[in-house]
Amino acid sequence: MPVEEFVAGWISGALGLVLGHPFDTVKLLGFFKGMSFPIASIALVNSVLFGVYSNALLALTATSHRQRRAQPPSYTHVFIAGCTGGFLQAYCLAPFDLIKVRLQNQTEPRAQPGSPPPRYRGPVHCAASIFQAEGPRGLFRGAWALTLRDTPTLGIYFVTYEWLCRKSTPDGQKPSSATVLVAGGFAGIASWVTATPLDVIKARMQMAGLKQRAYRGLLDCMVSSARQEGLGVFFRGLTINSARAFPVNAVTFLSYEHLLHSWG
Ligand SMILES: C[N+](C)(C)CCCC[C@H](N)C(=O)O
Repeated sequence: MPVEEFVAGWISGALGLVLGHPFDTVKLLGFFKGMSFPIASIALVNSVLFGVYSNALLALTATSHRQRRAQPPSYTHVFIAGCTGGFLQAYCLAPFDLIKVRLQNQTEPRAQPGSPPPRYRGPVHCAASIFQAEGPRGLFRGAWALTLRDTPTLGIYFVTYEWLCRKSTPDGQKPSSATVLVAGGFAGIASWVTATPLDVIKARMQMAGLKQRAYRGLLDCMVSSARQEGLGVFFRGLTINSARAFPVNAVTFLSYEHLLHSWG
């Protein structure tokens, strides 16, 4: 199994994340609060995404990433490979994403002398507390919603990227850096726009254990959120998600393509 794609995915995910983190944390006090934990986890998750995507395409079309510009795969194959990558990365992402959501929602002002300490002291303490209270399954709270969010939308991600690259590049040629940046940026936006409704539900389910707000399941969470807050609830965060998605994914794709190219 070719491994360059995993390594390139690892590095490019980390680079994209550095750009995106301030957007992720914009509602909070410190822009770069808790940067090292997402760097390590997103690098791993992005490596699974790009590695599985590329190897799934290899299995479907018998072409390696070197041959793919000359023999472009069909959009159906790109979509299936993207969904496969999305499905598998969701399981790797689930525990990290849960911890991220729990820590980012911990927005109480800094402890005054004498006030109770924050519930979670950091990512490791957060993971250990969830594990102790709920066992290993607790770390996968919201994983089902995350999988539903990511499987089709990462198919859309790679199809958008490929489509925009092919539209602006002569047949058989390598897309220019500017094309890769723009196509990667719009791929991120297309993916996040379609992922936002389930992103809202996912975060609610991940927070459910803490807020004494239990949902009977994904559907119950959707229905009760829509009933209480109207359909607009499914678009919460759409603007910030899209604003974040462009630079993050432009840099992710540009570094991914450059790394693979420079390794021959
Ligand atoms: C599927 N979903 C839209 C959730 C993510 C797609 C893009 C992945 C990228 N690491 C990023 O964080 O933007």
